[in-house]
Amino acid sequence: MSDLHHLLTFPTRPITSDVYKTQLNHLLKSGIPSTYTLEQVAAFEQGKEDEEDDPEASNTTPLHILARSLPKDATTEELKVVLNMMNTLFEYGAGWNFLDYENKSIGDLLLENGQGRESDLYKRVVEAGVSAELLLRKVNGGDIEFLDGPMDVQEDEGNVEETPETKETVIDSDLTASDPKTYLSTELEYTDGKLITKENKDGVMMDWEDSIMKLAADTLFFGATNPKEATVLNIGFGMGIIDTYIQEKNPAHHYICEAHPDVLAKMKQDGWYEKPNVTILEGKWQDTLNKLLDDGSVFLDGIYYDTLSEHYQDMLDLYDVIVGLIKPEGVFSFFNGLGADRPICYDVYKRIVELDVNNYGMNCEYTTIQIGKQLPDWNDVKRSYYNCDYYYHPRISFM
Ligand SMILES: C[S@@+](CC[C@H](N)C(=O)[O-])C[C@H]1O[C@@H](n2cnc3c(N)ncnc32)[C@H](O)[C@@H]1O
Repeated sequence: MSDLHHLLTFPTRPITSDVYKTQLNHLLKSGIPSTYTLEQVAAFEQGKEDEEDDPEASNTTPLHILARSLPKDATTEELKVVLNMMNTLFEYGAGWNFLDYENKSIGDLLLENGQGRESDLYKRVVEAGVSAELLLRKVNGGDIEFLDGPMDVQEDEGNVEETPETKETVIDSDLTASDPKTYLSTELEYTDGKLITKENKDGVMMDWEDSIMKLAADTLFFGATNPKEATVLNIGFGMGIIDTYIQEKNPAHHYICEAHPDVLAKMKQDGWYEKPNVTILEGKWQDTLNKLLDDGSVFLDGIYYDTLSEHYQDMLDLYDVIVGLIKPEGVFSFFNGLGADRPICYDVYKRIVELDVNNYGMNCEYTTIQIGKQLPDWNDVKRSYYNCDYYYHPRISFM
């Protein structure tokens, strides 16, 4: 076991600055970058750091060891020391979202060890994640670089980047939902309480989201003095859950933007084209909303966004359109599955959305709702797209 590994397992109590921070600094200054995985640290100490990476090695980092070994009964004073140790590791460039040999992130381990989402240690990892994501965007000249899957290892840079998708996060490259073009030409199937791709059984929409859609429909009318005089837009029809809730409010005008031919056919079959207050915008929002914007006559009280196989970069593009379409008192909301594969990523993206909409003079307020009991067992779909038992519902409006 390396000296660093030993130190991070908290062999002596109480944890004091003298014992830990000083020694940690000393060890790191002697030349072991904390971005090294533990296997690499061990190799370094044995003078083998130039040898080829072991393909079997996990990405267990010193921060994982620290989070995994954290005593559940740590006192406030001890936690302050641990926070300092984390600061030191981050200063030396530690990554926030590596997955260890048990497929766990630092955030997962902290939560397991009693450090809740409001704890200083967990919040420190969130802060590191937000900084890393924003820095990465800067480095990429403003573009967000997405890899093929969440937590994929970017081996040449020794870093890991999360790929938040707006809905189904792609982990298997063969998921139909991973690519908008493929998705839009894939046959869909409405089954009991689900909309899935026919061949691959990728989940497009599921009725466990019903209560989220009800809440979202209410949110869209938040700024309107009279719902019956309001004009709202929903992007992505899916199973029409939110649109059904919107119709219950009988708004003056209800736009629905939908791109998939099978979904449009279902909308026709179910009479959505005949509803007097509904206008269907057929096609991708990237095409149809710009026309609406150019038209210059539509101003919206509420906009909801819930598509599939799009990335956070698409949401950034959408913000540009939204500010042109929404009334000053209007509200924007979206299905918030950004990074919902894992609590730590979900929290990082919660914050990133806040920062991004601030740039447009908008504010994002979240309501946290518990959804654990609603979550399905995911047996009939290829992969779960939501793994947190709570949901951050966003309400975005001008400040
Ligand atoms: C998850 S479903 C929406 C579910 C909906 N919120 C509900 O309550 O049932 C996503 C929908 O967005 C549609 N979609 C995907 N990409 C789109 C795009 N670029 N523009 C418009 N619609 C899109 C999909 O075809 C699908 O019907």
